[in-house]
Amino acid sequence: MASIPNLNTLGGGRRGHRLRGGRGTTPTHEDATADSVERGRDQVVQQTDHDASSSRMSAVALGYLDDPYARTFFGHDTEIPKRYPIINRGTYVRTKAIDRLVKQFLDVRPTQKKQIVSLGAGSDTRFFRLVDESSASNLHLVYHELDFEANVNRKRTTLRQSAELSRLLKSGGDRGLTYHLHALDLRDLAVKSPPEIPSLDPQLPTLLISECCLCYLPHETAAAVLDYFSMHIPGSMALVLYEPIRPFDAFGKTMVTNLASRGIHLQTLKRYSTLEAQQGRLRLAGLSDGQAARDVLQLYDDDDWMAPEERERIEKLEWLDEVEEWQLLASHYCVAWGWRGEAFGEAWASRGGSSSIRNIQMI
Ligand SMILES: C[S@@+](CC[C@H](N)C(=O)[O-])C[C@H]1O[C@@H](n2cnc3c(N)ncnc32)[C@H](O)[C@@H]1O
Repeated sequence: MASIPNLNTLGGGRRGHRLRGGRGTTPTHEDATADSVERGRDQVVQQTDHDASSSRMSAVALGYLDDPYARTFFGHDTEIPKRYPIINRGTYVRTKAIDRLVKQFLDVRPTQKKQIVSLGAGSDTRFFRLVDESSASNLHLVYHELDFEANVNRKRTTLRQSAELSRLLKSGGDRGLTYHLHALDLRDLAVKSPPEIPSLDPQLPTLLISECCLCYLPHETAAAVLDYFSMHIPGSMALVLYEPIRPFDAFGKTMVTNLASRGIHLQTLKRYSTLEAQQGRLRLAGLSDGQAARDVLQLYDDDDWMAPEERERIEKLEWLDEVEEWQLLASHYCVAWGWRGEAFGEAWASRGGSSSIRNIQMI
């Protein structure tokens, strides 16, 4: 990892790369070096999926989450990792909070066909859990997952090799839940003539999910990716994101240094460093009807998000003596969501949606 230079000093990024190739000039030695540095950097980002998948596996194995598909994507032959209790609890809160926002969207106007686009989906299992959960409902859903080719290929292989997942995909498809897995570098959406995403239906109310993904892009690129969807989907659209915040205090600085030592640079972290900045970003992205944000600690401590009996169950799973560390860690990650369109207003305004904007602005 030490050989990977500071990514923030590289400049240009993907746009520069595309220009180098696009002008028809002979690539220079510097171009080749820059390309190989960029590839190394991308690999580090791609491998963060293994971290996410390991954390999910740990939380599932210990009973925090009920996810029958985590093991399949993690790998049956790989030893189950054991994360620290505070990490398991964080994984639990993050997953449940996003699940709840997704469910509220799907439950509103239940007969309306809807679309979800998961940016940097990695080994995420949400679609497969939704197929299970929706067996009794008449949900119509188009679900897209986007990630780098390397990660998509791995997921495709797992899907092909798992009879259970193949069956699930088929039964979901028969009931109107269609799944599309796209190999796509999101930065390619941030150029002048971006590609079309096959089967993306611009007429459907669309929920974008970025669970620790857009933070890996330069902030202009992350904003341009959101612009891409905003321009392609004229009607109801929303984004739910999960990512770190507060990089400037002592804990935040340590978090940034630790990640940097692994070659990981969260490029939007300083720009969207607070809950308010996250909400402002959502507003600027055209999600003008409502924005809200909560850090993980707020979500965990709020009875409206976490039923007291569920909190009690979680606290019995593992002894957590580092309460202060939990509070620090949990206050450095947030879930933020913003929307335009009535479907999302109905889904989110009454429970933790626009009403929480007022709460948040008082913090
Ligand atoms: C930390 S992982 C999270 C995976 C998944 N969302 C989850 O929460 O389990 C980040 C994911 O974003 C993907 N990603 C980051 N930058 C991307 C880009 N430019 N294009 C496509 N995928 C990207 C990575 O490959 C990786 O799978």
